[in-house]
Amino acid sequence: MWLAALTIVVAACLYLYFDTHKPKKFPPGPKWVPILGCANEIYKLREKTGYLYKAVRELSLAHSKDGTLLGLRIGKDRIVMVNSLEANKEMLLNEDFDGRPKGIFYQTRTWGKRRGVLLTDGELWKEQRRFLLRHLKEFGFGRRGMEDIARLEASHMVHDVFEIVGQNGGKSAVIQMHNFFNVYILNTLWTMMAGIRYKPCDPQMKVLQSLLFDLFAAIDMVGALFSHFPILSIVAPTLSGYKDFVGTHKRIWKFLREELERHKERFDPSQEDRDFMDVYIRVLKNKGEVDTYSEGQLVAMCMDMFMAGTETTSKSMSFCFSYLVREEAVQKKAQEEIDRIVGKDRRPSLEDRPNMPYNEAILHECVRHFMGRTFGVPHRAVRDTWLAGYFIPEDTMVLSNFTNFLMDEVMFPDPYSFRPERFLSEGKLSLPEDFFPFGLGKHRCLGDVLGKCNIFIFTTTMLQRFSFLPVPGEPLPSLVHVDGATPSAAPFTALVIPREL
Ligand code: HEM
Repeated sequence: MWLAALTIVVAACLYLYFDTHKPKKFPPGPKWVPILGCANEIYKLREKTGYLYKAVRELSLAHSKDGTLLGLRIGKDRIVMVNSLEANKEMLLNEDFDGRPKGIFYQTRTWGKRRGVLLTDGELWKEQRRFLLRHLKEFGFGRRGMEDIARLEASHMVHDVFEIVGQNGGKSAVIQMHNFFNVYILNTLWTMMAGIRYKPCDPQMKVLQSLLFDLFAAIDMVGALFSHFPILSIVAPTLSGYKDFVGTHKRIWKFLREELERHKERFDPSQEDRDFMDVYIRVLKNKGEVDTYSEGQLVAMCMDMFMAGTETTSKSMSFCFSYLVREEAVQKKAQEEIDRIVGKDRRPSLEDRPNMPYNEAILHECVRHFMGRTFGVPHRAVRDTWLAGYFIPEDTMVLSNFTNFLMDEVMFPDPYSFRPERFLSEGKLSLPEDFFPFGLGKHRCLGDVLGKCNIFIFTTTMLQRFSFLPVPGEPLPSLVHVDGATPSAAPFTALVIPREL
């Protein structure tokens, strides 16, 4: 009896002792305490600074001599923050880092199995990414049809703004801008995926928006409390966020499943496919659920496209407009170029892009402001490997710290100001070689063409028709952004005035 107790105590002590040991040559970082790792330190710094990226910066300054990498452990998860530009290029282009994290968090979001395209790896990811890209093209993705969809949405947006202005006496209106673009961006994607567009006031759109809001509120780029400490999902499901996480995912699952059922009911094999869901249903009808193809996978892909494609674009745009309201001179230059190249009798199109370097530069500056305040999608080392001279054990989560290079003072002087000119040289667009806000390598963003198309069309169409000014008597839009899984511009309003054309 005594011997058994002693053995348990010794085993526990040994476990706790080894639990604080870092692998040899692991990137520098704070000390690990048993079970927690350095969770407490990160949590406190995040509370103090208000932002995850600031907490990472403070820890990097304190622990990492050259600042290249920062090695952390939160609960069971080893996490490496990749700070420098060179190390990021090395990491993103090395197949040893082509994994996505595994574990309860990544399985629960797709109903117990790893599915989808955003947070998967291996054969499933390769095959489904290829399939998605190939077939979305049939519905315009990366082609002319994509532009038509974006232009249609932009004209709905203009119409809706005129309506608000009309209700307000016809001269101007004060409009909440920070989430104004969400609906229209969502529509461009959902049109291709499921052939559906919603009006902003549509109850289904409201459901979808609130679902996406909850989805993002429940996570951040390094996971959630229950993913680092899985035991909490059983002993403290509410406190650890597990219950809400499951609840939100059940609701989105239901929403997408219902749409899938409607598609299946009206599916006619003799008719041409109308959207991506139809294509996928055809494959399932012809072959059944084989290999990586299943209804669950289709639903997971739809969810991933929402997560990866909507917030990124609409939040980039809200950063853009928060700056445009502050910087009237930038807005005027953009409008001058639009008036000169597009005029007033037609709407901007993608063909105008090469002739509109200033507006094109605005698009890149707005993506820089968005990605420059966040981390990339997490990667995972698929085997023991090395990065920037440090040892990275298999299954370590590895995260690109985009803030470090997109907000770097040397690459982008005065980085927090909005200066499209930084992307221009002798009046032409000139992007730095090392500017990759959409990532690099095999996991590079698959929606960058759509993202850029939407931002260009939406921004130029809005600026062609309206000016966005500070609301008299109210403070300018704040430059202090809101932290989260993806960063948001702080809520702001603009005085929107139709332009005399
Ligand atoms: C301003 C807009 C956008 C930005 C800044 C952006 C940025 C990124 C970044 C940095 C990654 C991670 C790359 C990596 O893991 O190494 C990514 C991945 C991804 N993005 Fe985007 N994105 C945008 C728009 C979109 C859109 C519109 C879609 C969908 C149509 C989309 C779909 C995806 C998907 C599916 C992935 C995962 C790719 C993979 O793992 O193979 N993104 N994006």
